[in-house]
Parts: sequence; C-alpha cells; structure tokens
Amino acid sequence: MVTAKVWVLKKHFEGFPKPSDFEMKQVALANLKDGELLLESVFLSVDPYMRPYSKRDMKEGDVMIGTQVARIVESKNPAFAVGTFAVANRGWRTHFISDGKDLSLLPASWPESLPKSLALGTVGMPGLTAYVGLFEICKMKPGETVLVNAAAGAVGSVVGQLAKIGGCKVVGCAGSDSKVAYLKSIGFDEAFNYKTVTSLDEALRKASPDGYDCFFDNVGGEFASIAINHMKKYGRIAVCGAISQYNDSVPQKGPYIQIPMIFNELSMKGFIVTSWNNRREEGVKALLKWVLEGKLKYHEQVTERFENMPAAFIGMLKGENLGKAVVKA
Ligand SMILES: NC(=O)C1=CN([C@@H]2O[C@H](COP(=O)(O)OP(=O)(O)OC[C@H]3O[C@@H](n4cnc5c(N)ncnc54)[C@H](OP(=O)(O)O)[C@@H]3O)[C@@H](O)[C@H]2O)C=CC1
Ligand SMILES: CCCCCCC/C=C/C=O
Repeated sequence: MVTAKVWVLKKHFEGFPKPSDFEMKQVALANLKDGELLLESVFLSVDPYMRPYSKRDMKEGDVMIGTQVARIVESKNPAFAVGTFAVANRGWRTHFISDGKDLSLLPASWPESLPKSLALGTVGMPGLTAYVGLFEICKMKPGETVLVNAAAGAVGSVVGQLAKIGGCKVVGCAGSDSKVAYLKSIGFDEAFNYKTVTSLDEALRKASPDGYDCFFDNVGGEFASIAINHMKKYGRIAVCGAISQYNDSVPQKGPYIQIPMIFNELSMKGFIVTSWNNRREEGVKALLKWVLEGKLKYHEQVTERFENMPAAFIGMLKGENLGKAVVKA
C-alpha cells in the first residue's frame, strides 16, 4: 500500500499567505482496481490563481488545488503504460490514483532533452495564456507596440517573446534589476524595474512615446490605472491577471477607467485560459515548435522537495521567481 503526502489548506488566507495556513498530511491510498493507475508527482506547479481560487472554491481542510507532471508507476489500465508522463490536475499530492480520464499525456513528440516541467509553464497553461491573450484577446498585429507587466514570470516572459515572433515592439516591466536584464536578454526592446522608477507614468512614456496598441495586464491595480492612459486610439487590453490585488483584505479604489476607454475607443476583455481549450492542442504544438527552434526561451525557478510547496508558493507571490515557479518533488 502507498502512502501519499498531501498539503491541505489549514486556514483560509487572510492577506498574504503564511506557512501556518498550510498543513502536510499523510493519506493511505487503496490498492488499484482494474482500469486504474497509480501516479507519482514529479513536478508540481505553484500559480497565482491558487490565491483567489482558494477563497472561491475551497474550504479549510481541502487539499490545495494545482496541477502536476506525474509518472505512471503502476497500471491496471492497458491504455496507460508504466513509465509514461502526464499532466494532471490533482492538487498538492505526491501520489494519486486515476482512471486515466483526467490525464493529458505529454505529446509523443516531446523530446528527451526538454524538461518535462515545461508542460506546466512555457508549453503548458501559462504559455497558452500568453498565446490566447495575445492572438485572440489583443488581436496583436505586426508592427504594433505591446506592453506586458509581470514580464519576467511564466506568462509574461512568453507574452514578450510571442510579441517579438509576431513582429511587434515589446515593452516589459518587472520587479528587480536582474529580471530586467533577463527581459533584455530574451529580446524585449525596452524593460524597466517598476519598483525603482521614480514615475511609472514617465517610464511608460519614455519606453514608447507614441503609446501602446496592446496591453497584456497581469497585475491590475495602480499599474493598470496608469497604463490605460498610455494606450493608443483603438488600443486593446487583455485583462489576464490582477496579482497586485489578490492579497488585499480591503478592495482597492479607482482611479476609474471610463474617460480613457471612451476617448481612445479602447477595448478591454478579461479571459480565462481554460475557456479556450478548443485552442489547446494547436497552442501547445506551436509553443513546443518555437521552443525547439530556439525562438522561445524559458527559465524555471525550481524549488526542491514536496515539503517546500508552501514556501515556493509564497515566494512566487512575493516575486522571488524568474520564469515559471515549479517544485521538484
Ligand atoms: N486569465 C488566465 O487564464 C490566467 C491568468 N494568469 C494571471 O497571470 C498573472 C501572471 O501569472 P504567472 O505568470 O503564472 O505568475 P508569475 O510567474 O508572473 O509570478 C507572479 C509574479 O507577479 C509579480 N507580482 C507579485 N506581486 C505583484 C504586485 N503587487 N505588483 C506587481 N507585480 C507583482 C512578481 O513579479 P515581479 O518581481 O515582477 O513583481 C511575481 O514573480 C497572474 O496575475 C495570474 O493570476 C495566469 C494564468 C492564467
Ligand atoms: C487546471 C488549472 C486551472 C487553471 C486556471 C487558470 C485561470 C487563472 C486565472 C488567474 O490566474
């Protein structure tokens, strides 16, 4: 019999998550029935959505939500061979049983040389978010100027590089000088540290004096309120995330967006990547191809050991990650 380790939400987060909000438990798994598989998590994802979704979807004592790349270690299902890898959405667990219906096998074309953890990042949900947000929501066109915040993270770093592949000028901002240097190294035309500029308004103007056609917003709050005034006529804003607001106990107040929306005839649309699953196969294929061609670079912030899941999650919310934050179990 296998005993799985799991992390549960011990106490709903109040403000910024704390280590004491989590508790690790052991769960004995049943023996496999016909048609079932036993999987072992190899890489687990920590993502910003876990913060707002914990409040919306979870109760205290539930296993933390999340996805993993897992290896099939035992199989009583002829369709799934031992040793193959799949992406699952089974939360913070070292081991779990599946009937296979909730698994997405890694594409057969996945090269041995490529880390399988990329299926949680650049070639997974965050990469697809960038793909959908730019091509479907922003409707980015060659020659345009694209702005992205949280640019050195999992989604933002792909946004900037896809914008370059699509023939655009790209401006990114991030929260440290080393992140800014990374953005320049992967082809961003302009990048700045939003924490150290004396005026965000001036920094945005300096980076693109003519303004922005597309704004891929991962941050919301004050940044978005300032950036909206730098949009060009008919500009498009993809409202992807609002990480600057996820830990607020008291909702932030305006400024309000109506005036720039009206007079620049802007379009602003929120989206959730999982509503675009019809584009998933096409998106994963394109992202994998660009990675293999060397046109789409990736960086991962790998935290070792399942025991460190809460630390990796909290660290990512604080901005300690460059690229995709993952845990190697
Ligand atoms: N709509 C959708 O379907 C999806 C939305 N998202 C959203 O996209 C955004 C990015 O996600 P993801 O790429 O996975 O995460 P990241 O890898 O970008 O990690 C989060 C980053 O957010 C930045 N950050 C944290 N707090 C603040 C703050 N107060 N102000 C500005 N930046 C902050 C930090 O970078 P820094 O050092 O630069 O501050 C941190 O590294 C999130 O808002 C997330 O919720 C993600 C996936 C799907
Ligand atoms: C199966 C993973 C669920 C991913 C949901 C992504 C939506 C994110 C919204 C904001 O971060």
